[in-house]
Amino acid sequence: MSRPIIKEIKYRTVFDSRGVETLEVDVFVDGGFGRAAAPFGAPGSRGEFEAPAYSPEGLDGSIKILNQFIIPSLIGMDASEQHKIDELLKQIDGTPNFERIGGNTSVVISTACAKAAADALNMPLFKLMAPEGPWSMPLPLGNVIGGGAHSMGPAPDMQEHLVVAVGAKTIKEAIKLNLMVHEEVGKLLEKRDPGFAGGTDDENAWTANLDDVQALEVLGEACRKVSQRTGVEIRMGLDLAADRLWDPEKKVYRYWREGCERTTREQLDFLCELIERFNLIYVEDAFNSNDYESFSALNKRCGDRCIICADDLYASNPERTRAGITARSAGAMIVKPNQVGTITGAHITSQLAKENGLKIILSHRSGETMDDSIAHLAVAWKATMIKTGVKGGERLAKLNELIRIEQSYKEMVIVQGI
Ligand SMILES: O=C(O)[C@@H](CO)OP(=O)(O)O
Ligand SMILES: [Mg+2]
Repeated sequence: MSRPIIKEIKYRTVFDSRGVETLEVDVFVDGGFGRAAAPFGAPGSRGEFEAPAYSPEGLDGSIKILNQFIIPSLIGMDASEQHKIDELLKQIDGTPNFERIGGNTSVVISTACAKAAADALNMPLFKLMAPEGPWSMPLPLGNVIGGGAHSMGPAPDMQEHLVVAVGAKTIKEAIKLNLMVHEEVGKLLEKRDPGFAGGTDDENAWTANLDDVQALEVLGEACRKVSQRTGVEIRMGLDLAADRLWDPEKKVYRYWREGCERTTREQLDFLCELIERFNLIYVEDAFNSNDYESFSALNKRCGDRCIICADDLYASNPERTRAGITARSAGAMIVKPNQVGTITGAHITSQLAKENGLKIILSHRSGETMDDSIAHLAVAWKATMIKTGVKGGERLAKLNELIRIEQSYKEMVIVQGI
């Protein structure tokens, strides 16, 4: 088989699910083609330590660098040599965290090259990423009730109230159960609040005039109903995206909707109470992204029964992850390729995490495209879960791709569970 040599690279800007302009790249190789588009975190939710999305001059500045330096250097390279491509992107950038070209710019190139190579070699992307296997199917962690920076108006303070069908045996069943819970929550909200008009947030989670405890009560009722009907256990989780709640001057977490403030100590106690009361299986970004110590304290108190997860704290960055491993700050981490800028970068971080006993969770961004590559990365890197919403075309694009993988590789890719 001939090598997938890069012949041509085309790019354009398209619009993501939030209607924000984003970069899409097409890579043409001998005998193959790959297309990737960049997702985007919400202002106020994007991590302080992740790679900036674009150059300091914005998307236009990134496009200039793409034309002048990146595309000419990539023509003639072998698209299957991921390390070389990603190393070249790092060299062209020349900063520690893609501050010159932007993480979104580099990640679309990195991903489109990988997809083009897989296409030319006639194999699915997950197989190119991990040729020998074993592979595994992640359980989908789905956002059902939203708040924080992803929603408007009076909504819960925490960003995401999540579910995962821990008892599901197949990916299709797991996806279906999350959809059933989503539907059930809509019905419950309609009954409970005459003012509820079916509003949803950036990730198609419901938003409603609730505080976080009320949101968990509604979600818990929906999970119970669906579990009773199907006999499958479904558990709840949270992503607080606590940077947005944190007031660095006053050193408190501000809950606007609930109308209260919590000191770091109170935040810790509050979360431990929620974990007990609602039997939560998952809590992400419970504290601000400079506070390794409080993550560690929560992990020490509740890590045996609840997955304490770092997203903005580690920002998919190997150095920050290493520091967190030393401090035992989390039992799991979120991996978002555009936070670190390349597939190789995301892989290095994932391996580091797994070698040190951390679970990894491949994740979408709140602003998404139809790109389904994170589904393949989750399978290749044996992620415990994939966090990619419940509903909406751009969310289901990843989940439906997992259904296709499950169908084609039944014996080889199985749900491992949590
Ligand atoms: O905080 C998160 O985990 C993500 C995805 O849900 O949000 P954003 O992409 O807005 O940073
Ligand atoms: Mg998060």
